[in-house]
Amino acid sequence: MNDVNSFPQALTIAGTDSGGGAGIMADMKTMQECGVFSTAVVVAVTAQNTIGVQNFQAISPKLISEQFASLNDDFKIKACKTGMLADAEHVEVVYDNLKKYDFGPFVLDPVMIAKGGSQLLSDEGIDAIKNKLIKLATLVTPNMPEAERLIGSKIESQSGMLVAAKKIQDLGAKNVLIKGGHGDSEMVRDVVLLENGESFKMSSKRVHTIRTHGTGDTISSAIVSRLALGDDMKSAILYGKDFVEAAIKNTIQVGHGHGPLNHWAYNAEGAFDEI
Ligand SMILES: Nc1ncnc2c1ncn2[C@@H]1O[C@H](COP(=O)(O)OP(=O)(O)O)[C@@H](O)[C@H]1O
Ligand SMILES: Cc1ncc(COP(=O)(O)O)c(N)n1
Repeated sequence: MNDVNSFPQALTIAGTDSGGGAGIMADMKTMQECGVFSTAVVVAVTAQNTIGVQNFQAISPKLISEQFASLNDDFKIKACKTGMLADAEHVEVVYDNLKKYDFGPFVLDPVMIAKGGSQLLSDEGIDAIKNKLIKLATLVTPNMPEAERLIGSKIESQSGMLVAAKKIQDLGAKNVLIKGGHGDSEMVRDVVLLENGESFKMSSKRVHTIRTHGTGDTISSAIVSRLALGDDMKSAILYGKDFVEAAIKNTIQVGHGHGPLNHWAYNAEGAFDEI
């Protein structure tokens, strides 16, 4: 008999972005381009564009659990990620469901504040991630401000990034990727600490653009996709970096503010030169 679930499937558990550039929309576009079937548990709905987040409302915990159950009843999820989780109550319900179901390796993107400055996770929600959800994470992917918030101190240097990664690993995540997109240095440097103690950095030239909406969602979704396809963690992270770099470099002109990335670019580099 044919295995009805042989096609690779991944899951994003996050908030929507009506502007299409971040959150679940960025996740699903990325997964599509990476060749996996994408599914979604909606935790919150935002009224958002490239200029900012105008409003958001979280979904009831009951309906969130029902979405998890629907997926579990019908799909074979090979890897999953979280993004915007709104507040502590929602972090808790996601934790309970991830404990209940086996959805494969779990990438925790601890989304706290949008590029436009809006807070997408309450302080209590941050504590719930730090004290609870992070313990389930196969990989956690904070940006610099998020990493500083998780360890409770400033990160001043690149060696400081590795020390921070170790502290974050000590919170319970198996693997850690600290993303270095924030700031204005000529080179962008991300630092990775793997479960086996191996560490490495990923450097690239900074693209001077404000069109960086959804960079974190995109790299974590590319990583999840590769994990769903069976890659080991290091290969999946290296792929994610290449994917997001192409998506940032090949700018598309959409919106008046922090514009979205080009999710086609990795598979079609060169095709956007004339646009
Ligand atoms: N201007 C940029 N030029 C090149 N790479 C970038 C730029 N901004 C972010 N990145 C890369 O995008 C990925 C996401 O990083 P970051 O923007 O720090 O995350 P977040 O969206 O969570 O704040 C990282 O791999 C980072 O190095
Ligand atoms: C629903 C949702 N999830 C995540 C982000 C973070 O993305 P960014 O930091 O690029 O604004 C966002 N703005 N909206």
